[in-house]
Amino acid sequence: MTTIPQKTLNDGLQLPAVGFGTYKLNGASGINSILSAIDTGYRLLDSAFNYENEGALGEAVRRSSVSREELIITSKLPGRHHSYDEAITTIQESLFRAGLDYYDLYLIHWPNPSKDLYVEAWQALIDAQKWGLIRSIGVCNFLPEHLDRLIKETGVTPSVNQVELHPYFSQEQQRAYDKEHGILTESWSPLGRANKLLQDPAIKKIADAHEKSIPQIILRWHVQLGALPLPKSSSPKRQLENLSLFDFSLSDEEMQTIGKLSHPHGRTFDQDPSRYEEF
Ligand SMILES: NC(=O)C1=CN([C@@H]2O[C@H](COP(=O)(O)OP(=O)(O)OC[C@H]3O[C@@H](n4cnc5c(N)ncnc54)[C@H](OP(=O)(O)O)[C@@H]3O)[C@@H](O)[C@H]2O)C=CC1
Ligand SMILES: O=C(O)C(=O)[C@@H](O)[C@H](O)C(=O)CO
Repeated sequence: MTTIPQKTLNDGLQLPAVGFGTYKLNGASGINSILSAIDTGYRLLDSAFNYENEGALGEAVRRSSVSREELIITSKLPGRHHSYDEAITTIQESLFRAGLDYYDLYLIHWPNPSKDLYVEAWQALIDAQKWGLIRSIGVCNFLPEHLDRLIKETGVTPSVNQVELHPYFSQEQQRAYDKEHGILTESWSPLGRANKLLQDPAIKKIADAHEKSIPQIILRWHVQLGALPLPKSSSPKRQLENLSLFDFSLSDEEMQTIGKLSHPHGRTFDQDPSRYEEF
């Protein structure tokens, strides 16, 4: 089985350098896909209250021969429950749905700035961590202005910021902010949700030179950037492919070639968190 290097968060929790995305993996087939991911060697599993698969995830964990303690299980607080009391109840409900006693990582899913309740939601995560419901707390889709407020108003810096990140939207400034503040950047849609990125000719050329696939080159690029990719796949074959990243490396020149593919309008679904909100 592939050995995955570890990364250490600002609160000491260790995460494997690649995780497994579970958006759209639901029901019995979702359980099978998540089970196969665990069997393949994934130890970091990324879910959310809004994916409606915390139950499937918990069931896969119970059916797996890997112990609960070896897994890093993530879920996320939806935008409609940012007020303090609702956030606490939702974290509890997330645990009940999964049948777990604790999450390793729990994230605010979107800042939803027009509602202006994300600091209240953050206070709920801080308290839930103190009560032992969550080991590590972080956010998704937070811009520097949102992170500045969390840190200034609560004194607690998130451990993780999970953002859209792939070669067409490389998040150079956000990654620099996160690094400066000791926040680990996780990459969502690291493969651009299998859009035209997977046919990109510049990446294909690099893939051919290494005798690797385009997804492997893209995921290796994430790892070398210092970001933690969360590729989703329903297929055991592609799950293994996406984890097999540690027997080769990209040169500085190859990293730069891929970096140059990024552009300001490169988001897959135009989800700019300063105006896009999810509930
Ligand atoms: N915090 C947030 O706001 C968000 C978080 N996320 C998280 O990030 C995870 C990953 O992002 P997601 O949007 O799912 O997209 P990904 O970039 O991971 O792409 C998933 C798609 O790529 C295909 N795929 C995966 N591996 C390969 C491969 N090796 N070759 C060819 N095709 C492949 C999958 O198909 P198949 O399954 O058939 O293999 C699927 O269609 C999510 O599952 C979720 O956990 C995602 C969006 C937003
Ligand atoms: O997958 C996630 O975490 C999301 O936030 C999704 O809702 C994603 O943004 C999406 O697919 C919206 O169409």
